[in-house]
Amino acid sequence: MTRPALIGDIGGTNARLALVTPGAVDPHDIQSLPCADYDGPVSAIRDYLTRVGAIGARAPREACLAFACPVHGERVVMTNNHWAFTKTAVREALGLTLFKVINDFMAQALGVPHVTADQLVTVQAGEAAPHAARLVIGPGTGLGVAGVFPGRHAWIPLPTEGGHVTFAPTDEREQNLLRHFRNRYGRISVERLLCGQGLLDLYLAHCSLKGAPPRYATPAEVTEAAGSGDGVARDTLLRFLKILGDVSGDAALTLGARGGVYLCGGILPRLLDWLPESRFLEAFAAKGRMSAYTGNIPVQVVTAPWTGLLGAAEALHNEEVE
Ligand SMILES: Nc1ncnc2c1ncn2[C@@H]1O[C@H](COP(=O)(O)OP(=O)(O)OP(=O)(O)O)[C@@H](O)[C@H]1O
Repeated sequence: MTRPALIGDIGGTNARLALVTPGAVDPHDIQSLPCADYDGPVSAIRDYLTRVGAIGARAPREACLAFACPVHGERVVMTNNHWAFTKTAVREALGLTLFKVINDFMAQALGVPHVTADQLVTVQAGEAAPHAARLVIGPGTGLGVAGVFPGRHAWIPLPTEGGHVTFAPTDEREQNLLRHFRNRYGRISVERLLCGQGLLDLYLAHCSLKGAPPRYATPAEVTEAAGSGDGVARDTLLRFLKILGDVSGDAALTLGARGGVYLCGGILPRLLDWLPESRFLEAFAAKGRMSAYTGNIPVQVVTAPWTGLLGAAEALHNEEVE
């Protein structure tokens, strides 16, 4: 009997765990466990393995886990929950012979080449250059930006800190927004605006600029209110998508992402109906002399719920990933 390998995509709130046949990327026995219920990855994984019967002769000897925090050191401390561990302790406790720990956005990037066409929604058709880099960009709790490049033997991930580049306004409204945020925070990164909290902050800034009393307190409420015809919430959402278009186009230029742009993360699949109405594509392509270049790059929204697990499975035996 072949032992399955263990893969995981672990965020601040949930640990998504699954098994995979070594060499394959399709996860099975997927379960999402609340991180708050466990004192760390070992107890969560032991519970998971018992639940799915992957114990004894079926206990995994290989694992790749993606975490939503920096992972280069031996000691990993999660940013948004109480988990902290050393890689050696996890490897030994689980009896693993191969153990890889990667960042969760690296997992998103490595998962993108394995997402099937029915889980992609086309925003701009364009023409993909098969040997060029692909850009993976995703507003969620933060703004992840990464590349993935088709190497000769394996997909090569290109992690970046592109969420932290400086916000560049392109019209008067954005000049006013920049002034508003600069008074509060000083320098403004694009992540400050393009994440869940950023959507809410953009809404509050719009209220302040328009002299309207704020009525909503979470990003989801802003989205819902925009759908019910609230003018300020609607302007906020359309502006969020327009700025995402600017930033995605800039990142595509920087990376040379003629292989395609993939919009991922938890927020975009909820805004699919708003994309055509927004100026996302206009902003994505409006790059002066390079407008024909960006205008020809395929842009798609990734709606696959387990992209990070696909990426962890890809990373397990990918020699480009340590
Ligand atoms: N309907 C919505 N509209 C806009 N933003 C939303 C909506 N629902 C949730 N959000 C925001 O999306 C963000 C979470 O994004 P996402 O689902 O990508 O999580 P994540 O960054 O992958 O974290 P984790 O891995 O812990 O789940 C939060 O800031 C949340 O407030």
